Amino acid sequence: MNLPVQTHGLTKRYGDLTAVDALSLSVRPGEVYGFLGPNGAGKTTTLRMLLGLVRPTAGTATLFGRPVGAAGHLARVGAMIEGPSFYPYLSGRDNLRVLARSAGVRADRVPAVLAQVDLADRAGDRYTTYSLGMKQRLGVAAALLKDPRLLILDEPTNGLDPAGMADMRDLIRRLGATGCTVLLSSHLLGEVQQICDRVGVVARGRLVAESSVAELRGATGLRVVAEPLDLAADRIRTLVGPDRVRLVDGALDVGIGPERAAWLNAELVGAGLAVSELRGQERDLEQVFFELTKGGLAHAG
Ligand SMILES: Nc1ncnc2c1ncn2[C@@H]1O[C@H](COP(=O)(O)OP(=O)(O)OP(=O)(O)O)[C@@H](O)[C@H]1O
Repeated sequence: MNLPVQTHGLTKRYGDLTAVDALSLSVRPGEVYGFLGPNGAGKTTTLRMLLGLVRPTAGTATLFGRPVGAAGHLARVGAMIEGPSFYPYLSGRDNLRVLARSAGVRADRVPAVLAQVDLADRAGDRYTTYSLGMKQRLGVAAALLKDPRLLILDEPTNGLDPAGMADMRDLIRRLGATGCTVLLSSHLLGEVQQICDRVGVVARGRLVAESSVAELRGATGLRVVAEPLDLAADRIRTLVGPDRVRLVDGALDVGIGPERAAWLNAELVGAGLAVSELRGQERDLEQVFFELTKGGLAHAG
């Protein structure tokens, strides 16, 4: 199958600095893929290599099976990288008309993409009067002119206020729901967590994880609160082994899978203990990313 994006050993060196280090990632059809990493991790360089704007030092990249640089490799690929540039004194609509003409796109795409990004009402206003969020959405509109099957967005929520971020998230979700594959980069864990199907985590140019958000988080055990707690701890140690029980903040962390929750509950109740809480524990995603990237991820606003 020709995946929307596939890279093998993609590498970019600038002198002694390896900005992107043997990156192998794959983006599947129809998914919203979050490319997540701290500032300077190599996200923009990677996206620029996918678009043929930066030449890789080593490795390969294909979009829908076409090697970067081959004829038609950007057919039906839309991109917004490092802030869109528009004519400040033209309206949003006229800016898009100029771009449509130079890209050989039919003029009737302009009202269609303006509606898609919720800018139809303000389309006649000059670009300079737009809020940052509107400017970013106009950038997405420009990327949509080609009616892309793959949309590549570099930090689409960067610099936006919370309302602007929410609008951008809605827009990306809507685009994802239409079947368009979206690859977006972000240094904001919260953003990626809310809108992406899968994430690739990059740190110092290397892909350190690639999976669904749920898989990354994983389930690590059960949290149990019961009265009396010390008797519950003794009972559980006997049942599952002493190494698997830890007392944390007035609760017991038990290192067994959530599928054994009902069994454990029955055992504790059968032993005359009052169980007030028993639930599966998920790892804290912040912690997961901190460990993967050794710090440096920012919080969502
Ligand atoms: N043209 C260049 N020449 C030299 N070094 C570069 C060049 N472009 C990028 N770099 C370096 O490569 C590394 C990765 O940069 P890149 O912009 O890809 O990271 P990023 O993850 O997109 O971060 P940010 O979110 O800050 O843009 C950085 O150390 C950067 O300084």
